[in-house]
Amino acid sequence: EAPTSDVDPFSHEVLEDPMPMHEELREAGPVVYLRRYDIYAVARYQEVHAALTDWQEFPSADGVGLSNFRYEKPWRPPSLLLEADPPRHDAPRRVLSKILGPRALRKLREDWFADAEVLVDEVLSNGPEFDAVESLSSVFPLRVFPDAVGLLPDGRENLLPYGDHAFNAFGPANDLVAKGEPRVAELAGWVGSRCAREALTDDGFGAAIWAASDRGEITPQQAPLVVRSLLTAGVDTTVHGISAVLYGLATHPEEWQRLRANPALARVAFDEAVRWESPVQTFFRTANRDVQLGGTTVPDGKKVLMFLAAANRDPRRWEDPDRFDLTRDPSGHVGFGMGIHQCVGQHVARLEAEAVLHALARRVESFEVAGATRRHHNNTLRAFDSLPLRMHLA
Ligand code: HEM
Ligand SMILES: CC(C)Cc1ccc(C(=O)O)cc1
Repeated sequence: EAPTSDVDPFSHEVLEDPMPMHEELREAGPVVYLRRYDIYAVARYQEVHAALTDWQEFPSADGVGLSNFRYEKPWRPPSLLLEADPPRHDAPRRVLSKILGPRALRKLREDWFADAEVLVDEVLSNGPEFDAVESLSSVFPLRVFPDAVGLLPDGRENLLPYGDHAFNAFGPANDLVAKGEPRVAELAGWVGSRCAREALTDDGFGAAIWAASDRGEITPQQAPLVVRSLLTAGVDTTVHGISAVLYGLATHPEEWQRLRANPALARVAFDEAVRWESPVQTFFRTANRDVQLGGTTVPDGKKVLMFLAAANRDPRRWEDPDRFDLTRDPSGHVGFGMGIHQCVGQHVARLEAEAVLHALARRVESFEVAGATRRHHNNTLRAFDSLPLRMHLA
């Protein structure tokens, strides 16, 4: 029988510092029954990888949160990618893969690198000390991504709170979800209205999705929901991903020197940060029959909670896992997921981080944390509310 734990992965104590719980779950066994939620947890790399890649036994259509769509009404119409399995998942995925693929982003690279230079110059002109969340990681994505999608200028301040609630909603109906409830209708209404063809410019990711529906690759009914996927998944994740890589570099000055000497390391630095911090900490699958996992039978209909962050620091898979190390090869990390649902926006995220790091590498000789950091609690995301940094200019 699987070992049992009474831990609450979504408590404020755990969200403040999840590492001790990760260690406890990894050591308890390959699969641990969490009594509080009647779910099965996997925290070792091997079992997380297995659950992620075995979409037939562990599908997504019953929801990738605690809520089981077999029995509960989703808070919003299910995503055609995230909350769909093959064959329904296939066409929307194919459409987004092309639009967000590395080749498609080549024309954005020059613009985003220039935008990052402008922002970094602005920030550094205000002095060597600033809050990286307020001045950089929550600013750059919102400067470049809504324009890349083709959003009109008004209302963009709704994107972060909408995403924050969507990521809280993958967890239990706790105080974090309750905090977002009052604005859900307004935020979801605004996001929904931005997915309409007439609300999008004719040259962004949104227009490309609608053009795919003109070609019959997806239907016109599906097009707005595919746009919604970008608005839900594409903002908060990159904000917290950029915070994560700045935190890793600020606390490992020798790695910053390595990056300055070879700016091409910016991409490795971002993937190592996604492994080390795991901005997306957890989400679920649902067993669609009595399924064997790590020597345990997960009964049909039960939720499996995958601890990506714990897998990304599993000593069974990584040497010196707690060290942020740019000489390591971080490929194979599960911070972007794995398998057929692996993050389709990962190249967008990498390009945003690369642009910011390149702009900093040219101007900043060294930097460090300049005061108390403050975590932002979310049922799914690992994030900062405040990350004060002190820069020493080149
Ligand atoms: C640091 C930034 C990011 C992280 C850590 C991240 C993480 C993830 C993870 C773990 C998954 C897998 C979900 C699953 O298996 O159920 C995923 C899927 C997805 N991501 Fe990302 N993501 C990031 C940025 C983005 C961006 C910028 C976009 C859009 C431009 C995006 C769009 C998506 C979409 C649409 C899916 C669903 C793919 C599918 O189900 O086929 N993500 N992401
Ligand atoms: C880590 C994932 C749960 C992030 C995510 C959120 C939302 C969507 C969507 O399609 O709405 C896709 C991916």
